[in-house]
Amino acid sequence: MIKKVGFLGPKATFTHLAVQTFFNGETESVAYLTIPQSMDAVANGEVDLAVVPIENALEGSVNLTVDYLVHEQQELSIIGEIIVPIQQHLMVHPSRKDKWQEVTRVYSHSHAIAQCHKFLHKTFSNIPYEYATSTGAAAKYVSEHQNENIAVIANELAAKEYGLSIVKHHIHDYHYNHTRFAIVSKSNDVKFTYNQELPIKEKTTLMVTLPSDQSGALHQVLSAFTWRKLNLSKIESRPMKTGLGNYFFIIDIDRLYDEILIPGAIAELEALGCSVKLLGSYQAFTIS
Ligand SMILES: O=C(O)C(=O)Cc1ccccc1
Repeated sequence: MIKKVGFLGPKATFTHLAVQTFFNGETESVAYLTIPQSMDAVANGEVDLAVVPIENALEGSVNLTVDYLVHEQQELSIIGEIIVPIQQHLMVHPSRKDKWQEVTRVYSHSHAIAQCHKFLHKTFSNIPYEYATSTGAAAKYVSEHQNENIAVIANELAAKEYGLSIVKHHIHDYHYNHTRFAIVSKSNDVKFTYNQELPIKEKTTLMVTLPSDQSGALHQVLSAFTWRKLNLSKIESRPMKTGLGNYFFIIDIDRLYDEILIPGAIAELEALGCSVKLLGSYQAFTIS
């Protein structure tokens, strides 16, 4: 059966590129204006899955995605991950190709701008940067507003799709610029088909809230994983949004949920007074 996959649109965003590269012909992709809208579409059954950016190698977590998953769409789980290389290019409307240094604004997604800060600082020190809902949305806007003197940061597909001219290639500040995209769904056993032969890792993601004001609580949490030899590939704190100083932790373990070790660690954390939620146990695929 054809699966419907929601993504941060419009056409030719990095998320769209991830969807197109990863899934095979048995999926139909549906564009949404924002990341939360694509997740809501999964929750209300418009689409079977959504692909959402969750972390970038240069800029860190996509907080909007993590927070929406944790605070607003609690019935969704992570059922897969796609790791995609990101190449940022500077582009303008073709009519401004020869005078691109004279642009008066740079427009893109906040993460794309952050990935190119050094370049922007050197090349355009005195013009404002403006955030769009996605790199694709910024490219589309510029293609439709020839009279505005704006440069866009986006990918090659966006330049083609919206007829823009790339005036500087590879403007991201560091060569290794990958983004992790999470595949989210309402049920853990939604099956999807994908292009084969991608390197695979296995992961489990937990959300852990510590008991308040207990000294050494984080140390005890970590030891529940350590003595079981559960390797953590990430631990990050995010605000609970209930007051300054209140945090939860997102913890990635580099193995699938099993019958013994991870349930044992969770039971130990709960005995310490933590609350624990399984956000997903899934395979992570790397695209080169
Ligand atoms: O705006 C896009 O194209 C997205 O898909 C979000 C994003 C932005 C920058 C890097 C990776 C993903």
